[in-house]
Amino acid sequence: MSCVFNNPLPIPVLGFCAYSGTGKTTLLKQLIPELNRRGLRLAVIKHAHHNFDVDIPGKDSYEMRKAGAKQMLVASHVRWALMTEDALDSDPSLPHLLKQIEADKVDIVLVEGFKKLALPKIELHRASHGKPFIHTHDDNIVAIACCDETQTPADLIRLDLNNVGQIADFVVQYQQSWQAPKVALPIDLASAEVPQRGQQGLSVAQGINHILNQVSAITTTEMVDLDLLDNRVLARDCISPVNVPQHTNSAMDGYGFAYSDVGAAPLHVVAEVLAGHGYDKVVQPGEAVRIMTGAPVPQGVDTIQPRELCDTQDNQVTLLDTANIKQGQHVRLAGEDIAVNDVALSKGTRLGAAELGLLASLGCYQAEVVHAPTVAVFSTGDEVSQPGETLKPNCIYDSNRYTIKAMARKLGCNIIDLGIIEDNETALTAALLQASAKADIVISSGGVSVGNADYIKTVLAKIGQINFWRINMRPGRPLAVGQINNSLFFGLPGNPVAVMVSFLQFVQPAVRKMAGEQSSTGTQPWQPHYIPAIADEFLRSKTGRSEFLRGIYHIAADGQVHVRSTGAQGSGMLSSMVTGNCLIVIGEKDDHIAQGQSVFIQPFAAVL
Ligand SMILES: Nc1nc2c(c(=O)[nH]1)N[C@H]1C(S)=C(S)[C@@H](COP(=O)(O)OP(=O)(O)OC[C@H]3O[C@@H](n4cnc5c(N)ncnc54)[C@H](O)[C@@H]3O)O[C@H]1N2
Ligand code: MOO
Repeated sequence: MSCVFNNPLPIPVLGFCAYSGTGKTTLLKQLIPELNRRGLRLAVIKHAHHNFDVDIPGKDSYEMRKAGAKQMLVASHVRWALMTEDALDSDPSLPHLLKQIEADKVDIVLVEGFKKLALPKIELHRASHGKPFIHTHDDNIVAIACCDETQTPADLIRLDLNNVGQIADFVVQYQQSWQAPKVALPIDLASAEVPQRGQQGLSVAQGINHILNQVSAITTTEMVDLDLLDNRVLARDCISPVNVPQHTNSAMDGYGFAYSDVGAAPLHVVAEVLAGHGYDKVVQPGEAVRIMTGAPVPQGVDTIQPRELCDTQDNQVTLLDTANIKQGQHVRLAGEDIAVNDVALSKGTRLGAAELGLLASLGCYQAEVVHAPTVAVFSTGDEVSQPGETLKPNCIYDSNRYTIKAMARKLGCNIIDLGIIEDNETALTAALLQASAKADIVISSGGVSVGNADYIKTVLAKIGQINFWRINMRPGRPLAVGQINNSLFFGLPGNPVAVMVSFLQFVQPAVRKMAGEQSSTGTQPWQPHYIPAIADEFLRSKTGRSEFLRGIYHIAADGQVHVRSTGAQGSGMLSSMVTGNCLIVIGEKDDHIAQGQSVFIQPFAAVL
């Protein structure tokens, strides 16, 4: 049986396995020069069973290590070696050893030993040796190198153990055709299966896809003034009416001249060109202009030298540091940012600070944007009370309406607040019908789980087509999604953290699609974006469901993003969303993330 192996490198790792005495090392010693001749740069890792040493007693490095240095790195201009005292009880970890390889310096790692690991291997077999096959119980054998008399299965690539050139050709071909395994995202919209009719639980990806299939983008548009465009979505491509910058100009305060004059005698300064002004003559050989940042570059000038690298006396300028002057330096060409008639911003772009600045730089005073979605929000439940009022016994304040409204506003929605609707069929029916007449999306929280005593399910069944789902996730297991008249309805679970997590996963992509957002990232514009982080602690989950832990990420001293959980993860504990700055997303396949392992996070920044 083989043990799990994950290659941490962006290059292939190929093992050579055989029973001892088959001639592994002899083959590798012949193979390495053959591979070098074929242009392959190699790293080799060899597993040694005994207490080996590579250093020599009496050498400084040996003595310092023996004196107690846990790691000893000895280096010269031709090679360096790192020796680490590990004293492990078991085999060293191959992924850990692989991480020591400089993957940009080699094309493939050949591994001798580590027979039990599930890494791709060439089996070496010598019939005369009388040992059993390895491929019969190891699925990771990619080829067998053996002698004439050996019988091998037809589907296994057969190589001649005595033909090193042939084995080298195989290794080269393996290296060239190797592709790094695709990163497995915890929630992958592209590979989610279509749910079966009557399927009990849906994966998060199935739920998102199902919702997105029901959503179409709003088609009505309006012209909006520049100052009110923040967070709106462009309804059509914005074509640039001008070149940006409009004219070729200087990026520095300094002197402008023709590059061919570099190294000539001091140049005669014929004019000063200020931003907003011009010099309408042609600068002649031997001449220069004093020029300010943003000022138009006159004809005859193709290079600018900053004033601190010039020496001026009267009307003469001497260029300093001439060896480092490059033709065209510090000249911003007309249209180098955006050329006239270029698509400056594409349809479906959500406008933010940078986009507004860009529109302004084109001279656009208005833009045509999609009508913002209107979201109606209400809460239900006998125990739910209005903040500001005295809290009755056994009641709680309504927090969900406020988190939902805030998240929807951040996504640029208009809000209709329907308040807390009492558990009364007539009141609920009237409120929902009224909301659906005005809103594109209606969102409630609470009352979607099993065994609930309120009226929401009865009412929804009468006035809409609503599916009550169980999503394989935590928090946020119950979720109701459907239509009331022409509005999309979301019944989010009551628990305050579940509300926020469900909103982020399901409501957010629906709102974005409805608002007309389009992404330039290709076929799956709604795929959640993840950032890999290193787990600073053991994180528990359960296979078969996606876990959304509240986490705190930071950039650690090693320059990498690290994450830890906020602590207690109860789905009623809103403080975890306040303390946290991200969700740690553990997919359905994992039941835990070990300390030090990589895990994906979704930072809150964009929506909370
Ligand atoms: N037998 C089962 N019980 C529960 C299940 C289940 O599968 N079987 N699922 C649990 C999960 S998971 C969740 S989440 C909740 C969701 O239930 P509901 O959506 O029906 O929500 P409620 O029962 O109405 O409320 C749950 C919880 O949230 C509080 N809440 C409700 N509204 C608000 C609000 N506007 N602001 C703040 N807090 C609110 C409410 O007081 C409850 O504590 O069901 C589990 N049970
Ligand atoms: O959705 Mo519930 O909050 O998972 O417990």
